[in-house]
Amino acid sequence: MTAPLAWIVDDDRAVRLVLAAALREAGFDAREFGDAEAVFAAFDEASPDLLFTDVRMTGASGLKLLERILAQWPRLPVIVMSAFTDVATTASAYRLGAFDYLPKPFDLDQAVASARRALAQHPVASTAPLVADYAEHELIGRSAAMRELFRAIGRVAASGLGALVTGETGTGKELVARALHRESARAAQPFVALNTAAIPSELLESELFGHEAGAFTGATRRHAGRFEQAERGTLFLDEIGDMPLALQTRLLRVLAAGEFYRVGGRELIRADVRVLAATHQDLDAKVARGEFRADLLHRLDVVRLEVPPLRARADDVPLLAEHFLARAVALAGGEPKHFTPAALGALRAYAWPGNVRQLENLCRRLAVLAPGREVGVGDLPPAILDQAPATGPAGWEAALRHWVEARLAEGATDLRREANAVLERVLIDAALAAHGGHRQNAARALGVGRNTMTRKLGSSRRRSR
Ligand SMILES: Nc1ncnc2c1ncn2[C@@H]1O[C@H](COP(=O)(O)OP(=O)(O)OP(=O)(O)O)[C@@H](O)[C@H]1O
Repeated sequence: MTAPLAWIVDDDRAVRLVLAAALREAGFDAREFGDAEAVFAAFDEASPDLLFTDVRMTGASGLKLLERILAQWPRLPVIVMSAFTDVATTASAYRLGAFDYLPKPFDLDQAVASARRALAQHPVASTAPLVADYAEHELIGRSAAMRELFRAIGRVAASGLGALVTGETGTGKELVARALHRESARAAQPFVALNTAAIPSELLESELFGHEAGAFTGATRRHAGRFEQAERGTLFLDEIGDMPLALQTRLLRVLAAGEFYRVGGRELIRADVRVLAATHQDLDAKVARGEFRADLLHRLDVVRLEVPPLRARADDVPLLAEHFLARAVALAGGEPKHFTPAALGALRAYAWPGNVRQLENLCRRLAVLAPGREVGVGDLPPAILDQAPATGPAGWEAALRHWVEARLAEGATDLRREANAVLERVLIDAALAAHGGHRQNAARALGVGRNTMTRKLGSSRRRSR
């Protein structure tokens, strides 16, 4: 068996030497790099099983390196080393997806132990640039928002309680429901999904509860409904907000009593089914308008899991994009393709109104249509480029985030004051320009008093001088 290969990136030669020696002694192969660019060059011909990197190097900072590396090799365990153990750097490192964080000076045993743990958790060829080794229906994500969701799924799944999964269209609500099922005691039993909106309302009742032969015209045979099919398993009702009121009443009764009749049937059937529901609509508003039963909402809504829109987890975009592209290319049987870093940047900055489904569809198209092995900015549809990066709240947020990350990587402190000053200056300048320099009107547009405006104007002028 070949020894696992660790790469070490640090501009401090002494650190590289002692760490490499300790790793070799522990049975690793080690290769040393003085800067981030050398690492990228080397990635073209080889790939490690894990990577140690410093975060304050000359050239590309370690955090930038981490971001770039994980965009391309999302499964590579990266151990970040830093003499600056401020919370912001540590948090950024973990948020970007670092496996571990070692404050310098570190104990060599500690570093070796961390390397061993990394290998134990990533036993496969972790640096394959994202092959389709995710199980079908696996929820992919490493952003803070998704990790929070994974934790919630873990807690809720075991409880066996019903849950309402909310989120915009295409965010992955069905995958969340599947994960809840997979992690529950019912995992060996069926997972049955029904999209309430996709079935004509007159057929919905029999679809859910089944029917007896002769129950209605065309019902020639007995039919088991989704409740029966899901017996001892999980029934996922998608787009629950579109369920007609009469059926809501019936569903509520079934949930309360745990039993039901097939349409046209006399036999009472027990339902041992965990019901999960999903909606992209505001059910509380529907209740207020009398379109959804409050008591049904309460019953479904024992636990609520909110799936964040893709624009709120831009960190997941490169990972998902590479995953979908690799999968689509594999299905089409072509040569592997990758996004260039600039293309990934543009995808990150886009607002994705259709969320993950839209990204997945785009990757399917690119797998077939993009001519080269590298999918660049020029291959992306104009709508995506138009939005990157400065327009729309998402573009603005993305730009702000980049700025914050860059300042954090530079070791900034007191960032909030710095950001607030910039925000205020931009607001005031733009409002004054839009109102021809008229302070009172500009103040009204911003929703601040005129005195506040004058004061802010003074301080922002002073600061920008
Ligand atoms: N985190 C994720 N990782 C991998 N694939 C995902 C993820 N989220 C969504 N997808 C994929 O995106 C597509 C849409 O997901 P899904 O059907 O679960 O969304 P939804 O929120 O239920 O959509 P709708 O509201 O339209 O029913 C699916 O093909 C799904 O596999």
